[in-house]
Amino acid sequence: MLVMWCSRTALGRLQRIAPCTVTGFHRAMSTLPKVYVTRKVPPDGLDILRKSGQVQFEMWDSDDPVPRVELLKKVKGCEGILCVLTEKIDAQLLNAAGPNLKVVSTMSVGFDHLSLDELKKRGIRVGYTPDVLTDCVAELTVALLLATSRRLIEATHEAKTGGWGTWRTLWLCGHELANSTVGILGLGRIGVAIAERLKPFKVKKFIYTDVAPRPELANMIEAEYVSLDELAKQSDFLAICCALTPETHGICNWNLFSKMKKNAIFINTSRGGVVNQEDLYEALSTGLIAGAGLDVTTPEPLPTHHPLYTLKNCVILPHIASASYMTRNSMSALAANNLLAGLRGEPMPKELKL
Ligand SMILES: O=C(O)[C@H](O)CO
Repeated sequence: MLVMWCSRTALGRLQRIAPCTVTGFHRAMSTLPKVYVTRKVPPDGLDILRKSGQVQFEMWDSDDPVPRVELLKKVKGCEGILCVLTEKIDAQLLNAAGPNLKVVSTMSVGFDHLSLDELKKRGIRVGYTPDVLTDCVAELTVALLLATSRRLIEATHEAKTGGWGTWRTLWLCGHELANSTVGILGLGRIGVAIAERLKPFKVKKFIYTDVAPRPELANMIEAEYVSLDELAKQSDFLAICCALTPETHGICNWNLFSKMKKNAIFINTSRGGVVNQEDLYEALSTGLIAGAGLDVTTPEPLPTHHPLYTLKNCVILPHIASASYMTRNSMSALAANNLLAGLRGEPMPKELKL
């Protein structure tokens, strides 16, 4: 049994869209844990919450983020929050929610929007959505790598705008994967999945760096552990796959770019915060490296006047690595199941160890 109240931004006011009329509703409802869902989540997750009969939930029924002021009001007294990566779950929000809050479930594999210390201090459990998006993110990373290295966006633009003259010997030449060295910064499930997809392109060697060697994963793709310096020096293609943490914040900076090869292609599908964008702009505009493909930036959305957009050798996507219908539905289902399990006091399918 549940009730859903949805907030519609366009109307600017709350609307009750699905009142439950089951007998005994009010009595039963009062005992169900209150949950706030911060965004219109894909149908699979929504169905799970609806059919569970375990929670009364209210959802911000919009594709745009709930305004912070509204969010702070809405979480008051909640036992659970299902959020996405645009919501900062910090001390202010946790204080606003109050002592009933038991579970935060984020529909994302990344958790840099969550203040883990604050959550831990309050004994709040955290669910997240690894694994279900690995294939989709790896696929997009490969697509972005090829689009960047083979200059596909530039090429279609030339074709459409009359730049396509006669066949020319070096026009729109790029860099190929065959016989290349591919570096991975932060080897996890996604890094392995990217390497597995790139291998058939006849990559010569995979190298990686991380806080420590990860032999069990590295063996799957025969990748060699190297220092960050060596990763920069040896990689023809460098894929950034690490989580954004205080240690990785701005790790891709001038120091790194200046050690990279002139033909190197830099690809980031992790978080914008790992990159110093001013340094990347310098590296790209001065030909220090050959190109960059970014699915993530700081901020998001990246303002349309940002200098990176002026560079032909920079391909920018609007954070779509996990954007397939199947994956987004799986993410929402996992987020819903994490939330419900956490509220029952059971192990979550995917719980972040704090
Ligand atoms: O953290 C995540 O889940 C991705 O960045 C979006 O799917």
